[in-house]
Amino acid sequence: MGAMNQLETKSTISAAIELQNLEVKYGGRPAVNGLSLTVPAGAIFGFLGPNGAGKTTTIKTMLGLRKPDGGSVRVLGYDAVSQSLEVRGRVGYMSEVNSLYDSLTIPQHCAFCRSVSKQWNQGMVDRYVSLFGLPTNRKVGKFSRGMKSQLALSLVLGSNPDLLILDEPTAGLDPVARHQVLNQLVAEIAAQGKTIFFSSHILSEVEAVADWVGIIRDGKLIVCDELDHLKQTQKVLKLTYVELPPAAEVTTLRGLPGVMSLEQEGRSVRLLTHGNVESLSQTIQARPHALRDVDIVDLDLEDLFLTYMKEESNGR
Ligand SMILES: Nc1ncnc2c1ncn2[C@@H]1O[C@H](COP(=O)(O)OP(=O)(O)OP(=O)(O)O)[C@@H](O)[C@H]1O
Repeated sequence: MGAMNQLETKSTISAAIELQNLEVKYGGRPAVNGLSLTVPAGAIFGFLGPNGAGKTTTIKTMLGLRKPDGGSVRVLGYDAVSQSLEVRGRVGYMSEVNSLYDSLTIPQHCAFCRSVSKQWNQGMVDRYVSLFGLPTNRKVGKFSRGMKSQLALSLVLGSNPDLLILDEPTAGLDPVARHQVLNQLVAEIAAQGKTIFFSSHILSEVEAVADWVGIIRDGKLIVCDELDHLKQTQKVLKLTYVELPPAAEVTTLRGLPGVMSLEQEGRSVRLLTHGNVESLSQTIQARPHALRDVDIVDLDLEDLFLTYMKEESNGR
């Protein structure tokens, strides 16, 4: 794709990925079940969900590797089913199971990739190979798992993709390598205004680099939002009453607008709130039951994730 076309793509496409009512089944069992999701162009999007939630299946469908049983998938403006070649030509993909050749060295891998890539950037690969300190004269079969991940990532960057899709890119990497992979790579790609869509179970690293998050469970979307907005609008309000609050009061609290869930332990009540927590707190303090303590607690992404999982298990 020429530079002109790249500019056109960027100026006309506001969503890098758009899933509408996506359904994917394995032998009649839904793995993705009516998933609608929009990933804005230029986002660093963390795709989260417990084991078996449908993340890898969703990613495979985006890449045209699996056909949807219902709904639609558009990637960089192209239909992932009927225009899968266009999609694959513009998307860099790396999974935890990377496809490298044990008998080849790094320069031999580069020669192969260069021959099949439309917009190969050797300088980018060299920079990352050197950043990771990978040996260029050894066969890849002698590399550790982490070194293989680092090479796979360097090669994906060399293909100069408009969208980078990474399925658990830091699985198997030590903390230093994880930091290098995510921080360096995200800074690099984000500075170019490209989009990164990555799945991970390491929520602290997602929190450190992502600006958007989507959480799925049982193939369905639970939440999709800008991370800052999510953290601003979802907080915990901890109340400590002077005396045990009557059951009717607890029921009233549970029903107040902005209260998503409530847990009680004796005189302590913990509310997960949505929206303006300050005004909710004032409403509660104006009620007739005396409070000893009122605390507003920020949630980190791990807290939010665990809370969403709990809410869903309770059949909210
Ligand atoms: N090839 C397959 N054949 C049959 N069922 C499958 C296949 N691949 C995945 N599944 C099922 O589809 C569901 C979603 O799996 P998927 O691998 O997409 O989840 P995931 O969110 O990526 O999980 P993890 O975090 O464990 O990697 C699971 O119930 C899984 O058992």
